[in-house]
Amino acid sequence: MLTAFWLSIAVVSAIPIGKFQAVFNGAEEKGHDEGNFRDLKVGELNFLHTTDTHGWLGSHLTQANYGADWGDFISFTTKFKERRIGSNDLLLIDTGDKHDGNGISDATVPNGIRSTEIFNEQDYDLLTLGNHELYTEDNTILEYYSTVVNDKFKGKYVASNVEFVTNESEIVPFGSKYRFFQTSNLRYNILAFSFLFNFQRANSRAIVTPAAEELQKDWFQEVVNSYPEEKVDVIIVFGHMPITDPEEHEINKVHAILRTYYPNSVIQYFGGHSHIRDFAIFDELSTGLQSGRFAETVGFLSIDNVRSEAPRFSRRYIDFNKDSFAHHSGVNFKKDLRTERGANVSSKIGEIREELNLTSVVGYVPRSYYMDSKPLTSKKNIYNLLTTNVLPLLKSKKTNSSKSRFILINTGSIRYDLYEGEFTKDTEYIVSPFSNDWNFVEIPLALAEDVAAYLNNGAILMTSMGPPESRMKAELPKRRDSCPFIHTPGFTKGYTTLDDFGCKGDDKVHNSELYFPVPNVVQSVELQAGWSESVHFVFYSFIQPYVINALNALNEEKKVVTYKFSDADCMKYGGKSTGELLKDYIRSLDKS
Ligand SMILES: Nc1ccn([C@@H]2O[C@H](COP(=O)(O)O)[C@@H](O)[C@H]2O)c(=O)n1
Ligand SMILES: [Zn+2]
Ligand SMILES: [Zn+2]
Repeated sequence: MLTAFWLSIAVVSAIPIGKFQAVFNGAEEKGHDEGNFRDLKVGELNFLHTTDTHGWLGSHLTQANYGADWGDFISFTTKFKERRIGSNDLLLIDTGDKHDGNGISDATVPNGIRSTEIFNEQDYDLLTLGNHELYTEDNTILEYYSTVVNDKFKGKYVASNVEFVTNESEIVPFGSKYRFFQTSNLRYNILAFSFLFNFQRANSRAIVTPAAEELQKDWFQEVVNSYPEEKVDVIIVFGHMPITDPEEHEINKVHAILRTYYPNSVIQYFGGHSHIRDFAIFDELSTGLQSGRFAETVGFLSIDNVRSEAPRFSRRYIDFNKDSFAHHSGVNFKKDLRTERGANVSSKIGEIREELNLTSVVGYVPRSYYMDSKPLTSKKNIYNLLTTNVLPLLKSKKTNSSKSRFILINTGSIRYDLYEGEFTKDTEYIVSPFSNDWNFVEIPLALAEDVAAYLNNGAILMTSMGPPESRMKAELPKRRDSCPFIHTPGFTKGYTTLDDFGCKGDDKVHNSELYFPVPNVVQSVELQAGWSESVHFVFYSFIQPYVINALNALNEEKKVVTYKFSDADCMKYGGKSTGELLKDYIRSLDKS
């Protein structure tokens, strides 16, 4: 029954730019630019959106472009509402992923205990979870008890396709299944849903149902019956799901289903997970916004003519800094941005940094290392640094064999560039936050030497191994090449985003960055003189399923061994995490 229904749904894929030009013509071009700012076009219904903050609540201390903290963000939203929104409406939305990426979240036990307090100071109208709230039981339990059932967010925490398993093993929704409400000024009737992408690595305290399957359930039919098209002005679908999804098309499947019940409603999407700035046109009445990562961006979206047949959409990606915040909120001076509540949150962040010792200096990074703005072969590429100088420092806690060794990591385990300057306790979490265990398998060299190439083969879908942006593999180089490459003396480097409205979405014109594709995995190889036929193949436990698959696939082709590889062949290797090894390496530079 389900399958038959499924086959009948036409999957709407990403709309080519220009398809709806008649409707959207000029949507981004109007509006006055001041300096190299591009202004926001405030409309009747306005949104500010964050996503994938990953603990970055204390600003980017080494990057002025993203130099505002969570307190400044709170001041901004307050002032923006007061000075720019007037009798229109503003909704504040977050789409999850709040752990793994910064000391403020990751240096505490349990992870996120202090960052959650700070994050929840923002007055979100709609919020939800990402996959990083579901990797560990601790994260899931914290999210549920600190945020989902928090009175402050009553009804506002929405998770349409995720369930929580209580201490008593009861299965309950991870928040509201949906939210129906009226905006405070223009009284728009809003029906909101939230979907997490089909994440199947959740711990035992959570269950994720694929969005399209969830929409076949009775509760959704009941919602449709209670809130038919005539009773709804705008449907909001916000969730931890990319708005451009060239591989799975999950959001397009959701859109196709919703359109069968709501053919004439405005449907506005807010997405996340792939860490990019993005804006997509779904049809004449529907667009999607995605607001980057790591508190580098506040996404802005407005809809005018909301109740007409030709609503007008406008979007901007606001750099997360006080200049941008002051400019767009319309205060005269940067100092006028501060509110008492925002300032209190900023000082609380300062106290947490102190308590967690995040600014204590471990060493000095002599020059910057980049994930994708330098090629892999460059000495300025971080993966090159890791495979050449850092991973070889790994010492096993379980074996002291002198066998040849391969150490393979997924590139997605590295989360940020490493900047020249002080290497602090925070830097370790920023670059490599995961405490993934090292495992190993003893295998013939003839298999080991082909695993990386197999895992990096473009024909194989390995979407969860590379950095989040690289999930857009085919799209990204096109996107970055399609907008003019800006190189103006005096401008700082930053985003030049191409989206379905064009190249002018960023609130500030920046000098463009180069982009070089990143493979799924990289490795260091140590072949001993007089090497024997069998080697130690070391990898993160997180990627064990992919390594086993690769070994079996390669062996099928090469017929090197007569058995199938399984988890039972993998053993604990032990040793320090990549972040700790990097710290040791940087420390050793001071001594040399
Ligand atoms: N233990 C882990 C967990 C995750 N990763 C990497 O992070 C990616 C997911 O990050 P998002 O912010 O996009 O949700 C995942 O695909 C892995 O690349 C990891 O390396 N180790
Ligand atoms: Zn994320
Ligand atoms: Zn995610």
